[in-house]
Amino acid sequence: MLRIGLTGGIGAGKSTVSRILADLGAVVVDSDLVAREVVEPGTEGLAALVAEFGDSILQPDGRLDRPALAAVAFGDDESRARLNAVVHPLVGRRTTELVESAAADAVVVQDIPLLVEGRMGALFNLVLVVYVDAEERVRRLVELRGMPEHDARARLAAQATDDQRRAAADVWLDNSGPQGGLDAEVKALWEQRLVPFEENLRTGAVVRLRPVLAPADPSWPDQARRLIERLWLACGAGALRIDHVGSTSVPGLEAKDVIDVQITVSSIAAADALAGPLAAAGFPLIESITSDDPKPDYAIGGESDPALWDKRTHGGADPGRPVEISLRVDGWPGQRFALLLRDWLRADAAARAEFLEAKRVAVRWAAADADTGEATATYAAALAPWFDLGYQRACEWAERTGWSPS
Ligand SMILES: CC(C)(COP(=O)(O)OP(=O)(O)OC[C@H]1O[C@@H](n2cnc3c(N)ncnc32)[C@H](O)[C@@H]1O)[C@@H](O)C(=O)NCCC(=O)NCCS
Ligand SMILES: Nc1ncnc2c1ncn2[C@@H]1O[C@H](COP(=O)(O)OP(=O)(O)OP(=O)(O)O)[C@@H](O)[C@H]1O
Repeated sequence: MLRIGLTGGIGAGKSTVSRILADLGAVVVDSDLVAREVVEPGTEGLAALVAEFGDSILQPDGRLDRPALAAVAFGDDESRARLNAVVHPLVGRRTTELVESAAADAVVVQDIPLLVEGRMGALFNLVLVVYVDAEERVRRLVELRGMPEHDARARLAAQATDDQRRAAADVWLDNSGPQGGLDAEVKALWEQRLVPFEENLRTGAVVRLRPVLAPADPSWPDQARRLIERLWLACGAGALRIDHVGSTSVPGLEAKDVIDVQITVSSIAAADALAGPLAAAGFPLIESITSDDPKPDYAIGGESDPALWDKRTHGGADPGRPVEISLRVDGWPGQRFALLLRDWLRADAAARAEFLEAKRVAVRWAAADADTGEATATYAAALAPWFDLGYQRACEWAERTGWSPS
């Protein structure tokens, strides 16, 4: 099951997007609908609301008077916090039931207005944010939905900012254009990313890219941050630290569009214990290097004891975000080198330029290979001499500057 979080400010077009996705075959769980269901007459939820806010939030027929409760809830932060404390746990419980009842191969889209406010992004394989400028949202709510302007503005003020939503977005859907303007984009997202992502997740397949350099993308660190939040959730106390490493962690450096992350663990056994949880989160094991196995030359680097280079490598199931996740043991040379190389390259412009040149040559070598796996091996082998030398130079730099992993 692939779990997608869909969010956006009030009136941005979440229902519009979730309708398109439902038509394409997604199972949609709408938090606003669930929030209504859990306060139907006769529910524990409605009784709890009355206990909290009194009878004045009921209509004469005993149903919830929504405008009356809205006036209280959007009037001040404290009342809204009390409302949320009653309703959100009930919404969470019912949502879990609905999600668990979906088929194993479903793409489940959870429409959650308060996903960012509730810091829920890492619970999902992917977060989609629908965006429309706040003033345009107010206009749509007032003109198309007949919502009083003061109510629309009060709700806007009770929600996250666009910048906070942008930081949480894996996919940003701009709904500023005309009605129907997102249909083609959402359909392409479904066909090219969500459907293959679900299949990869279910079958344990990973996404591989041929070695090609992409211009530096300033959003790489943000993408890495979201990936790392998901990895923390999967690893829990099994990880000691999780860091963005590799070329995409060095600002301004052209790189393969693959986010490298290092998970530091206490032992190789601890790395192996994480194989299951990582695979379930969409990051299956792709390679184990252990001291008993013959090692490819490029894994040995400048270190004399090959056992110290043991690692586990995991890939990612998301066709829209290739990743490489290395699990290494705390304090072993390979673990330290990943952090050291990043910090040295960040600090030394000449080393960065040399490294880029070595990568360009490696890409040219790899271009002759037809198969992606073969091309990746050629690329790594072509870069190995640079890494051997780089290891020594980075160690000298570490000694000179008193570097230690921050
Ligand atoms: C206050 C209530 C009774 C008002 O009902 P009303 O029918 O007018 O609005 P509805 O529930 O359809 O919500 C419409 C939109 O208001 C915004 N909104 C609703 N509740 C909240 C909240 N607690 N904080 C911020 N925005 C909210 C969301 O953008 C939502 O999509 C109702 O919104 C409610 O019970 N809210 C608490 C539950 C909740 O947080 N729901 C949001 C997702 S779980
Ligand atoms: N591209 C668009 N152009 C103009 N109006 C639109 C567009 N997309 C959606 N709308 C209209 O804007 C309003 C809000 O859209 P929608 O109901 O999809 O938003 P929402 O994010 O689900 O809202 P809520 O936060 O209340 O759940 C609706 O009246 C909808 O018909």
